[in-house]
Amino acid sequence: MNVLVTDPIAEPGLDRLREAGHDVETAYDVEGDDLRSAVADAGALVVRSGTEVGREVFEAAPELTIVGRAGIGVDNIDIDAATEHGVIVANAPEGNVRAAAEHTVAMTFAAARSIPQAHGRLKQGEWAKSDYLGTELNGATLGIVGFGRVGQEVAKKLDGLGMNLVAYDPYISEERAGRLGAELVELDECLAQADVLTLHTPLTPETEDLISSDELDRMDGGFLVNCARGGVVDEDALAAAVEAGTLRGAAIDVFADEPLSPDSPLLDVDDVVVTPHLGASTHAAQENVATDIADQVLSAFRNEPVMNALNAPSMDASAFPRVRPYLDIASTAGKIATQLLDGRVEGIEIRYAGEIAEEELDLVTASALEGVFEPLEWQVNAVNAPQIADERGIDVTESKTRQSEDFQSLVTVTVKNGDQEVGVCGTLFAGEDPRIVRIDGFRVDAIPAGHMLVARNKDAPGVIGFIGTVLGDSDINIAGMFNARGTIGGEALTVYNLDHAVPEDLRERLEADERIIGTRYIALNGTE
Ligand SMILES: NC(=O)c1ccc[n+]([C@@H]2O[C@H](COP(=O)([O-])OP(=O)(O)OC[C@H]3O[C@@H](n4cnc5c(N)ncnc54)[C@H](O)[C@@H]3O)[C@@H](O)[C@H]2O)c1
Ligand SMILES: O=C(O)[C@H](O)COP(=O)(O)O
Repeated sequence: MNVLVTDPIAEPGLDRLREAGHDVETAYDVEGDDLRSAVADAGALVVRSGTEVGREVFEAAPELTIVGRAGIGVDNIDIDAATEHGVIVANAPEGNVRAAAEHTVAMTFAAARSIPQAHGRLKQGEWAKSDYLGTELNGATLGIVGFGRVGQEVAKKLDGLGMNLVAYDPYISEERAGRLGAELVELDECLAQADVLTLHTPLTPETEDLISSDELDRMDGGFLVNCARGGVVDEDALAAAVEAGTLRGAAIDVFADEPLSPDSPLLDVDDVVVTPHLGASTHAAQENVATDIADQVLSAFRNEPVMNALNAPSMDASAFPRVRPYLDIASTAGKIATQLLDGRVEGIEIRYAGEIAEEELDLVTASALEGVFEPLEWQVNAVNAPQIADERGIDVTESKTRQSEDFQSLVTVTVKNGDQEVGVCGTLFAGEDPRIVRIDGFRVDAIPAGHMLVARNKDAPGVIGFIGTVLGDSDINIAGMFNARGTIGGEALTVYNLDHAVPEDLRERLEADERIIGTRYIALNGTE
């Protein structure tokens, strides 16, 4: 597969991809048409924050399976567009947390002790000792906005330096904050108490301009540190607040537009310390995120769960071997069910029974949906299948029960509309042989692979012989067959595993016989 890398990634990550046999192309600073043409044959795109991955990129990338973000923030990636195009977006949320927290601590000191300003003047030969009287962090209050991985790591480090901690994060519990010695407060309270306010939220519509002039006014002469995302702070308001002395200073690593324009008002204010988005720039962090994302790209290429996928179901790697065979079973059951339903699919029910019900099954459900939608020729995969169901108003329900009549584990996919309902059940025999064991209420035993013909017929002498003769006349060999019937002389259902595809005219010939109620040809995995 081709992997396109458009921001600098540490070599060990690239090596891991190459060693797995993939072609890695690096093309830094590409955008617009250049990016679209570079990505045209890429199976994976690996980026940091420097590449804008918008909808037009997905439209230009028919082979793309995954966009891997070697780092945390994914605000540069249009995740909705990725999902619509069936592309996984994954990040590496752990590997640079310590680096980001350390940089935050460094920036806090830089602002509180005016280190860059004093350094600059001394380098120019000026001994400006009496101009700098710093703020001691010991005993001061740190306000943390966004108490996730980085926020918590910063809390640990600055708690160790004797700061009092308050935190604002509407999505975490008081107990979690308390365990790290922080008091969870509302934003207003956090602003009022903070001698140093440090930001650690993602950039989302909710956090954009979260800190603007009103909020800065409430800070009462403290410092603001932003090593999260630029758009969280209104930069004009920040520059004005520091200029006016409402804030004593600020230390900023991230900007609404990067690279920062030389015209930014932040550069004109002496008490604003800036670094060019260096939070994650340590050797250790870069190696961590590069190898983490390479592993996830490899998982995506192998069709395995992608650990930090943001728009696709994932699962614990240790559980995957137990669940893996059911992905195919669910997809096949879905494919068969949808082709036996007359009219449009309005509802889908996926039922898990027996041991399988104890597993994490989002991935299997997505696979069942993919199977249902595939014959309808929608551009579908397990990434976008749940969204497609939602957009088309198809009601999806999932249920689990530990009870399973005759099988260790059973997956049933039922598709329905106002007129009809068709359920198909699959299982694993001896833990490894997939089987379809029920179709539309008939007990069967069919191998779910290759060319299948499902015939509904009257239970009458000679029907099976007739179907065999018609297939034989067209040189279509029957590899396996299972006939199931309800009552004697009632309706029967026969499943054939065949060596070749069944042409339309052959089905017409079969259906012309009054004993045949209907036939469906279904091509499953392994057909040529
Ligand atoms: N400067 C750098 O190089 C650098 C390095 C690493 C991370 N980052 C950035 O730091 C930020 C935090 O990363 P993380 O790994 O801690 O993320 P995280 O997801 O672990 O934590 C983010 C926290 O923000 C909280 N949050 C969300 N919306 C909020 C709101 N409206 N108000 C308050 N809190 C809110 C969430 O509940 C969560 O606890 C991200 O923006 C990331 O991109 C920057
Ligand atoms: O979100 C992140 O991981 C950091 O902001 C680092 O971004 P970078 O990889 O572009 O340095």
